[in-house]
Amino acid sequence: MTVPNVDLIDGRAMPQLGFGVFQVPDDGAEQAVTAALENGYRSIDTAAVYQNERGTGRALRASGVPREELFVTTKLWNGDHGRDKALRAFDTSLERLGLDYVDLYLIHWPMPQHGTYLETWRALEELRRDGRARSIGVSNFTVETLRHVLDETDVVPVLNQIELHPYLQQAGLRAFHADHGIRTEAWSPLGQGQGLLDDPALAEIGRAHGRSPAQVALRWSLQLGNVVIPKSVTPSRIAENIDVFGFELTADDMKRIGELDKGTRVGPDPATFDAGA
Ligand SMILES: NC(=O)C1=CN([C@@H]2O[C@H](COP(=O)(O)OP(=O)(O)OC[C@H]3O[C@@H](n4cnc5c(N)ncnc54)[C@H](OP(=O)(O)O)[C@@H]3O)[C@@H](O)[C@H]2O)C=CC1
Ligand SMILES: O=C(O)C(=O)[C@@H](O)[C@H](O)C(=O)CO
Repeated sequence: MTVPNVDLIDGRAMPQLGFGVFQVPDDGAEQAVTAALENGYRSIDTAAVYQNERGTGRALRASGVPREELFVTTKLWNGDHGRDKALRAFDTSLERLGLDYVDLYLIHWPMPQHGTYLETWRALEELRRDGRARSIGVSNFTVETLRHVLDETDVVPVLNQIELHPYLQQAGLRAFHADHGIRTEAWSPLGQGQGLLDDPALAEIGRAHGRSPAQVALRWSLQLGNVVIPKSVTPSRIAENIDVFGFELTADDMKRIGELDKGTRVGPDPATFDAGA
């Protein structure tokens, strides 16, 4: 299975579908990432706070996949805002991963209450200049916090990784990203496997295409142009979730899924989230 790349505003590119490892213990991450790589995933999304950068790194290094074919993302946690802490946190992540560089480094949450994310962003600009973070981006930024970065700093984030699935479609933020050349990356694209995958509309559309509700949810997001990073530790689902490039949802399917938006989150609200600072 080969995943197409999408272009990024900094001239680089990344796979449109990757593999997430939130809530996977370190040893489990080694197994899951190994299975993902065997199934054709090349983009892996971890974070310092997931406490599985070591296991992820072990799997990447043991896989035999050439480094230049991999796309590795990790993220700066909330207690590491500010220039010096950010640079140290990055070094620690790189050491845990056992890599010389990451393909993408993200600020995990803006935590606007603390007023430090611009300073942190400028530290990421330094990491990009010295080549150890090939691309830099953000996660859980709102229009307001993104606008601040665009107005006050030099480098446009290549993407904003946000909660996005059929029950939380984020039309306003997606439009803002599109206006500024920022990619939208969808976290919890399966709604964390909770109620969303029991939705009768996703099941019915899936039946028409011979696909599962999870495949329909991923396909919908891909057809909107998003990057998606589904997580699974189940081998059959790891294979199922990457098998989403051989069918196309119709305009009617897309419209029907568009009507499922409830604005409901499975994760925290970025405007108020303050954990770990
Ligand atoms: N930047 C941020 O703040 C955040 C980033 N993320 C990133 O996004 C990734 C994905 O989001 P995540 O929250 O993990 O949730 P997902 O939406 O990817 O859902 C994962 C859940 O769905 C189940 N599942 C996976 N595939 C299928 C399938 N085909 N059929 C039925 N159930 C399935 C999994 O079970 P099982 O594993 O048991 O198979 C798991 O319980 C994370 O792993 C992380 O990398 C996530 C949250 C926040
Ligand atoms: O998974 C992530 O990347 C997150 O930041 C969140 O899950 C967050 O840590 C959270 O949900 C805490 O309750």
